[in-house]
Amino acid sequence: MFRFLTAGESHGPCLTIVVEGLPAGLQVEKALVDADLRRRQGGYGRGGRMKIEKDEIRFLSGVRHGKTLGSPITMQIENRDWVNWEERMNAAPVEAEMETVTRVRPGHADFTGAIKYGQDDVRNIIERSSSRETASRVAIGGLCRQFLAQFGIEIHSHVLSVVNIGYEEERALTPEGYSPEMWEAVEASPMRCASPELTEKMIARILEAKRAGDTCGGVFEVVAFGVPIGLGSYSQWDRRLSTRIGMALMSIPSTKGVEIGAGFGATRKTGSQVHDVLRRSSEGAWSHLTNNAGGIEGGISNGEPIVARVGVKPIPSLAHPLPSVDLATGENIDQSRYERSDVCVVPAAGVVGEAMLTAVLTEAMLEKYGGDSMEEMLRHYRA
Ligand SMILES: Cc1cc2nc3c(=O)[nH]c(=O)nc-3n(C[C@H](O)[C@H](O)[C@H](O)COP(=O)(O)O)c2cc1C
Ligand SMILES: C=C(O[C@@H]1CC(C(=O)O)=C[C@@H](OP(=O)(O)O)[C@H]1O)C(=O)O
Repeated sequence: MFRFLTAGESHGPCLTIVVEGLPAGLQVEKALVDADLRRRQGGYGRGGRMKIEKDEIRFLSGVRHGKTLGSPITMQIENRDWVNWEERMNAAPVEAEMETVTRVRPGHADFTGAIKYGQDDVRNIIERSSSRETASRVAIGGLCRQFLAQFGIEIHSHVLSVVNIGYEEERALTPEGYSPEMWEAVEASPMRCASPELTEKMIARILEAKRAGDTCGGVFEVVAFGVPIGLGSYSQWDRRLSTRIGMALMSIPSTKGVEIGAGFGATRKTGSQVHDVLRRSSEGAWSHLTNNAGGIEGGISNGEPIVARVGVKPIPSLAHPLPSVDLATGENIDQSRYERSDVCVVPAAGVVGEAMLTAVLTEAMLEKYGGDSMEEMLRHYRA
């Protein structure tokens, strides 16, 4: 069984990640995981914290001489900001009086978390609800990406829109809609958007929001190529690949919607315009003329690229804060608290989306082909 857990507060000493179930003998490079962590830290619109952090993993268990052992893998990511929070975030009681946070930010977990956990100091909520945690997910994704590469599976993401700036034409979901050059352009764009014109416009829109003390959301797309036919199942609701991808992507903080393939767009068309015609080549290879299903039919991968789009709401911490309530006094107030913040994280959320998709596909591949060592699993896969 493949599973993982993450732990750590945003301003605690470190993030800790435990991954279990990857087969023994998988070659894993720390540098490749670190490269993904760097990609998550980037993107135009990120705030001051990203200038402090230089995320990299340290393996604490489960890997020896560059290969997995089949035992639980533990990774650690240092929080460089910890030195500035050592007293405020100490596990031991401290003498000094600490500032308490009581003016909750609309849209964050401040209000719901404080009520649920019965906390007077919202700091106790902010620390774990912070998307600092998504660095851990990307570290997991960095391992899973190396596992999936053994089976020729590749995962990418790109930004489709920020607020009202985005592609006007519907993009083709078939493999022809994507190319190595397109992904190179995405990686070179500070918005992780293949179009230089849109990149420029998105940056201008974020700058405009920032100047107004406001924030931006948007939509990213995540795509997996090379996924074999037959992952997932319709046999139970929770075995559907679409269910599992939907849950994984919805778990990214700020996500408000997930579409698979043509998604809601398909509802505005009729069946003859939507369903993907199946073809078989003389060599016996299966293909579909279109990919409106986003690579999944009946909860099972159909061999086409898996395509999902994710809607990310605007960041809740506003430099010009919205009205709110002070939990200490119960008074309605004109402005909630402002906490140092990102202005737009759609590109970073895309990298987190890649990680979540790699985790789901890793679990589904292990389920179908199984194996305690890579050698055994590759044997099953080739057979
Ligand atoms: C990579 C990333 C960075 C984020 N940075 C911030 C931030 O700096 N300030 C903020 O208020 N929210 C930030 N968020 C969003 C909050 O974490 C998120 O809105 C919060 O967890 C509540 O979202 P939910 O209602 O979707 O769970 C970020 C989200 C992501 C994915
Ligand atoms: C630390 C990260 O994102 C953080 C996510 C976040 C939030 O509220 O979600 C708030 C900010 O934290 P801080 O107040 O320390 O600057 C972001 O920087 C990260 O992505 O690594």
